[in-house]
Amino acid sequence: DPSHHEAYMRLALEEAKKSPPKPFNYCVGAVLVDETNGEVLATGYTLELAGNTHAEQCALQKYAQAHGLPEERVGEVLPAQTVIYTTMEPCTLRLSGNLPCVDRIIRTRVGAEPKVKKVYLGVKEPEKFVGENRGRAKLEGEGIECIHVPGFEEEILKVATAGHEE
Ligand SMILES: Nc1nc(=O)c(N)c(NC[C@H](O)[C@H](O)[C@H](O)COP(=O)(O)O)[nH]1
Ligand SMILES: [Zn+2]
Repeated sequence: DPSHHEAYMRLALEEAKKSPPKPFNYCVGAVLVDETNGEVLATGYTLELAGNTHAEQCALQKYAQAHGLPEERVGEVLPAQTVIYTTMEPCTLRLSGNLPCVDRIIRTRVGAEPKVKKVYLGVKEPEKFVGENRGRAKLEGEGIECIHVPGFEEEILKVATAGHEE
């Protein structure tokens, strides 16, 4: 039901609006959802948590911490049908050199399957900082479906680049 996807992407966009605008990254919002029952597991926005954190990273870290675990072990407690809605596609390379979100999503794997099964994204990453983001190919290669939720592109990019020079 596409209207559900739009509701979750709208929620992710509301989260992105909370992010402090910066010139060298994007203001992004993310929502972790249990697709079996529609429950929102966690939300996140760029720089929400201490350190140079990304939206997807914050959502994963908050859910892990709510279960007494560090972010790298979040796969142990995520529901089997977890999906993530993110206003901008997960990064595969970061100027800071921090672990990209594609890798954080892939490492939710427990056994054969990643726990995050699908990534719903509002826009592809512009090629401003790191050239073409080939994250979707990497995720699909790991069996993680990437689905574009259309209709929010203009608003997402306006929020994402709020801190950039005109
Ligand atoms: N999907 C996504 N979620 C975010 O929360 C965020 N900030 C970006 N931004 C991607 C951009 O490529 C990196 O922000 C720059 O490459 C700078 O890298 P750092 O963020 O300093 O590690 N992308
Ligand atoms: Zn990222």
